[in-house]
Amino acid sequence: MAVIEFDQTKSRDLVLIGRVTIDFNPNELNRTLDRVETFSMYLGGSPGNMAVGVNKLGKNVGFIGCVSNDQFGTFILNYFKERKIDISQMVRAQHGENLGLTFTEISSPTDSQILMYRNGVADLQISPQDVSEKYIADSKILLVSGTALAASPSREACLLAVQYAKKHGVKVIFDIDYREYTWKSKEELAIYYSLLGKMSDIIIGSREEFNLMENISEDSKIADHELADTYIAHGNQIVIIKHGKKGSIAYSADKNAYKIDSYNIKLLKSFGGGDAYGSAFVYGLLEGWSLPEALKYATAHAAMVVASHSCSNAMQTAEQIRDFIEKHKEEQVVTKLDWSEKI
Ligand SMILES: Nc1ncnc2c1ncn2[C@@H]1O[C@H](COP(=O)(O)OP(=O)(O)OP(=O)(O)O)[C@@H](O)[C@H]1O
Ligand SMILES: O=C(O)C[C@@H](O)[C@H](O)C(=O)CO
Repeated sequence: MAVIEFDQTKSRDLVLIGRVTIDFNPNELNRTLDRVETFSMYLGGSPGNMAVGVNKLGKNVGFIGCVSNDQFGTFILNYFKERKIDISQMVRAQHGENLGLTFTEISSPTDSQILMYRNGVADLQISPQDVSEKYIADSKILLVSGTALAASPSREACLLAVQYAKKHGVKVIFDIDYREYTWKSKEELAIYYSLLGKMSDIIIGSREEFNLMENISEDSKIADHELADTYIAHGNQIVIIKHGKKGSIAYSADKNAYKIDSYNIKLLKSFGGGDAYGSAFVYGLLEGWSLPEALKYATAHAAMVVASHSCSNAMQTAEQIRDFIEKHKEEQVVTKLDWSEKI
């Protein structure tokens, strides 16, 4: 049974608002960044990666965002254009703001880190004037990246996009997507995260991100299912709480809870899994699948991308994910939990 019903009269499957940036991933592995000699350049930024992921899965995707008015911005626009991701709602920064750059470090077979250059970034310049009511109204899903709430005018652009979505029956996914470099204070962040979390239909985030949203400490006794209860009471239909290697839990408003484990693969880098997970999950929802089926695709896609060198270029087709699941069919990755069970 489909978990979420979409308005099938809407022509676009997904519109995302947030950052598209560039990742420079090291070609020399298992060493710290100071010892790397060469990097490969890829499109990056969590919502940018997800746009690529959902497009690769055959869905109709548009992006609302701001890129630099230079060759890096051109790289992004061309990358999207070549894949038919709609760039009609993308603008160029007017005052010399830079594209966000991320240098990544793959320091060992189990550890990787990201180093972000985000001073004066173009993506936070997207403004309410750049958000078209008609464009949002024509989409089945609006996905908002939490990092886009970090500063004005991007913050107001997101809030306006969500208002339009709610007015026109567009489902809102809030990907908390915390990136520490961008925020001024934890108090400010909690205000905007919780505001969005009360307006969305689906929330996806790590337990650390939920703690930030609730402004509670890491050793808080509040259990995952209590967080899910809170956000379901505010109208969310699905709440997904990720626990890194321990897996994740998905709670639905009809009081079902599922534990999602990871597939066994040889990890290459630890970032990008969340974007692949999100892309395949959105695909499953759009296909009208049950929650466990969508979650199985999500975790398989995540495994495939964390085993690859890039995030965006490594996004997979539905057939490739199906083959992966078939090859790993002895691994049971989605199990039903009691509502208050812990992982
Ligand atoms: N070592 C691993 N092996 C297999 N799958 C993994 C591994 N690490 C992560 N994943 C998959 O990637 C998913 C997302 O990872 P994680 O919880 O790190 O998300 P995230 O922090 O949002 O990632 P991102 O770096 O994309 O923002 C996990 O739920 C899991 O399915
Ligand atoms: O999300 C970012 O801005 C950095 C990414 O580009 C990087 O690929 C990553 O962390 C994926 O989520």
